[in-house]
Amino acid sequence: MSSRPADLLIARAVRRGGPWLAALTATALLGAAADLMLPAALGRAVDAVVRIQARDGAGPEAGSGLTGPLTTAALLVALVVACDALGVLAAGVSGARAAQWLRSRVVAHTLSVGAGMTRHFTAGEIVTRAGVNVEEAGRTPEAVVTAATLIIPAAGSVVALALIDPWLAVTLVAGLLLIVAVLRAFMRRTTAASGGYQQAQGEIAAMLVGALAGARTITAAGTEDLEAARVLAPLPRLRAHGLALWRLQARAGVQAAVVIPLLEIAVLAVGGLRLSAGGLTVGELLAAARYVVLGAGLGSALGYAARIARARSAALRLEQLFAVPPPAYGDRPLPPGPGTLELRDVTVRADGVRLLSGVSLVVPGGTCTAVVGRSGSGKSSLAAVAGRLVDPERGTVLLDGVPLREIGHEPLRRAVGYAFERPALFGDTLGEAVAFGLAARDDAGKRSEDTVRSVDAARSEDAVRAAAGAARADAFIRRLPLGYATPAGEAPMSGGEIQRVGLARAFAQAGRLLILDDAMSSLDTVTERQVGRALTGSLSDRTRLVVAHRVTTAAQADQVVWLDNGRVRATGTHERLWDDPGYRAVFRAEEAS
Ligand SMILES: Nc1ncnc2c1ncn2[C@@H]1O[C@H](COP(=O)(O)OP(=O)(O)OP(=O)(O)O)[C@@H](O)[C@H]1O
Repeated sequence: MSSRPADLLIARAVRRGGPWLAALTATALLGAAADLMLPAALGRAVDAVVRIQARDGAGPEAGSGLTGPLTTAALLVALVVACDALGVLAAGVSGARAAQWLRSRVVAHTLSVGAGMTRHFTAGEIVTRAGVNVEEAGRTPEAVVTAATLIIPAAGSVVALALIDPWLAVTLVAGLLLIVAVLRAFMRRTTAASGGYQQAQGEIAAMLVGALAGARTITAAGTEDLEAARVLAPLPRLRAHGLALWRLQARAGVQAAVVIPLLEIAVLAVGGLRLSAGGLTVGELLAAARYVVLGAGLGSALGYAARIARARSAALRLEQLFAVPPPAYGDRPLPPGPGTLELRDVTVRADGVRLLSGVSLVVPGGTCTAVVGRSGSGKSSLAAVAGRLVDPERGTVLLDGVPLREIGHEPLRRAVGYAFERPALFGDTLGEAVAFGLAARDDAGKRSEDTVRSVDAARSEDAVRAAAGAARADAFIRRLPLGYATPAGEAPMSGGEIQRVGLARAFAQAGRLLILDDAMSSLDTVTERQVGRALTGSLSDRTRLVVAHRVTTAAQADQVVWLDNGRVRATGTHERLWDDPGYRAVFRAEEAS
């Protein structure tokens, strides 16, 4: 990936500093200008002293002749100090604003891409980029502004020396060219080494997140040490990149430490020669000595160059996240309809693997279709493409005749409700977890006048409880001391109870299409039968697509789609398909597993 998008991202982040960036730039410029004027003021004060000594000795008028130059110098010192203090504040605030902007963009983008993002990056990688790398990229404003303003004293010193004596300026320019060459090489190498360091950091975080997800398995297997070694496997690479960074810094530091005093000595030597030849005054030599120190201060840009280099490689890693496009939604509303789902010659591919091949089927509005097939046959892939959690590579999915790609984000997400095998519960309380996703919605997702589910009603406690009742979650939630107000993270729930809350959320949410992807696998058979009755009873006004492993679920459905190796092997009622030994074998395999 070229570093240009990363540089553009940094430029946009830096601009987020707004007035604080302006304040940072103003204080840096003003401070640099005051720094630049200070040697001349001090030089004038020294020349005034020399003049007075030569003419009058230390008489009473000596003080009055010195007042002007000394006052100027004192004011300039005060200005430098004030600029430094305000500069620190402005740098902090503009950096924080840049980081805040970058972080909001990363988080919003990651969530808008959704599950697609985790196909490209692990959770640990994303978290490292949204945390550490955002901070690194956010430190750019101060580094860029301060490094840029170091050019002012350098250029100003050249001009000032040229005014004092052109030979002094020529000597300084030669030294500065050397310093710039050192800085450029340092910046290039540091950017590369920082990228490697950040990559290794991300890998460690990614593996730690993975290990935490399987913490119970690790404890049960007693492989904690082994796992720690696996998580820390990139450590030698991290160390190598870290050492490379320090070596680069040390080498550039040594180069600067040699070049800068040599440059100062060279300018002073030339100045001394010019003084003895009568081409300079003592005050001018003093001013020249100060100017060369100021000009050579460009060497201190090293620290800022390192920061900019780290920020560039961090921004490059953020750009890689932004390069994953979010799904594009259309702007068509959904016309009223019964919720008929149709797949036309749908092929789904992920990471080069074909998950579904030429699948065509129709689920008539208000009916229930069970999707069965052996493990790995493509059931979850079919469930995902049916509600546009993924897009097909080929073919079209339509809801009430409208291709899913053309439907707007809001109407689509209002129309389709999903429940999964391992639901994630969002919201502060169990009540909110069931109502999750309803708050921002209006009632445009209705299917017809007589089945209007106004969101006000859906949002109401009654609707949440009705959904929880259908999912057989209401009773166990109400038994908890705080009932629906129980904090979701603290509720002691079994796998089956969590699934029931997930089902309740889907029931409350689905406007016209309800997709259950293995969402009842942890329910006992009695509870599953009860939820099954709700699916064919109170929820029968919605179209239902149910990934099923149990015979009872398939038997309750209006039709069954039998998948085999990503293709539809047969469609029909459970009774008709049951005659096929291959179909019966699907359930035997499930029971055996
Ligand atoms: N992102 C992916 N990249 C590559 N292969 C994938 C991806 N997602 C799924 N697969 C593979 O595609 C096949 C179908 O997966 P899918 O999850 O749809 O099957 P399934 O019928 O739901 O299985 P199960 O009943 O075990 O949940 C599997 O072989 C799976 O390994």
